[in-house]
Amino acid sequence: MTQDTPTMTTDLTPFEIDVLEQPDALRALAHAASEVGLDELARRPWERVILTGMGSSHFAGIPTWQILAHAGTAAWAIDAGQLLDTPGLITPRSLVIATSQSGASGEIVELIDRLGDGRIPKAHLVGITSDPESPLATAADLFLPLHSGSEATVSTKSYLNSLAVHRQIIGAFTGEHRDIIREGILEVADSVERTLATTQVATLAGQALNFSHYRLATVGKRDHAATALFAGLITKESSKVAIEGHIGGQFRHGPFELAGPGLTVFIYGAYRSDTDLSIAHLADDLVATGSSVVLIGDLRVEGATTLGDRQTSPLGGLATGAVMAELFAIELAKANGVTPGAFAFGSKITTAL
Ligand SMILES: N[C@@H]1[C@@H](O)[C@H](O)[C@@H](COP(=O)(O)O)O[C@@H]1O
Repeated sequence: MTQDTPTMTTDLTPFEIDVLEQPDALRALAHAASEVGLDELARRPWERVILTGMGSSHFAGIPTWQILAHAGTAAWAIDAGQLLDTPGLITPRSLVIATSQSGASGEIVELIDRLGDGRIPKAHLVGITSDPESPLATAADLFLPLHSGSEATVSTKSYLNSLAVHRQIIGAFTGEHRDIIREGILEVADSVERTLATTQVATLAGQALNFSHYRLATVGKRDHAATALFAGLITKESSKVAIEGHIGGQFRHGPFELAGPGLTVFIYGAYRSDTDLSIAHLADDLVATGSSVVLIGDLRVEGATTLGDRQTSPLGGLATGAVMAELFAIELAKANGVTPGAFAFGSKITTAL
């Protein structure tokens, strides 16, 4: 850890400590031995590639799906619950890439059981998980370890490391050199550390809840859809504040009716370099209603708040955006009078179907 990292004190909750450990978790992954077999797997002519998981682990696969689909691969991103409901999607020549921090979420275990006993055709299974003893790691034809270490509650280190493992998968499919990917992950670790050291969002979080009828939403397009959905999920879990995540245009199809004073919209992946102006137009239109708009990136829109920097790499934008979401979640929890990241009803591993 460098001098920039805030000092850990006993006042921090386990969730906050996990948030601060993310740069080192990324470095541990970058320095770990490369998984033999991934490059060879990526070269095989799969009939279908299916990315699955639950919650934030599933969202981490969204950018991979977009890149594979863009490259002409028949690829799906479908959560494991829906995959169990549509087993016909899996064919014997499919590659199923399942991401699960615990490797033991109920839907993942059920999927493994059905693949194992023939209720679902025996496809090739890649398991991305932090626990080498988990059902997913032991059932997978190829186990890709997260190297994210223990995690107390809500996903933090495991989400960022899942994004980084997916970056390695993308690199295998696109034929990039592993050293370049490793360097990229190390650079992202540094930029996550800078983000943690320099970002202050307590005032913004307090303002967002300072209405008798507050509403919160997140929006992200393309790969930043992953961040918008991640932010929506972990904010609910960590702060008990109702917030919904939306993918791009989804926000205009109904949720816009919540616009006006008291609505705060966090827009992830808001970059000046983006030739698609839909995010800028959405921010403009929301500001005009009296809503509060927080842009995560370097895009500036009159009347909105911009937090962040230009995107140095796709993984960098995803990782720093996710860290911003975690910092908002912590401050929203404090403003809401709850312990950041403490589960009220759920638990770290959801096993019930
Ligand atoms: N509350 C957790 C979520 O935070 C997590 O994203 C999801 C997936 O967990 P895993 O990655 O272990 O499969 O499970 C639970 O529902």
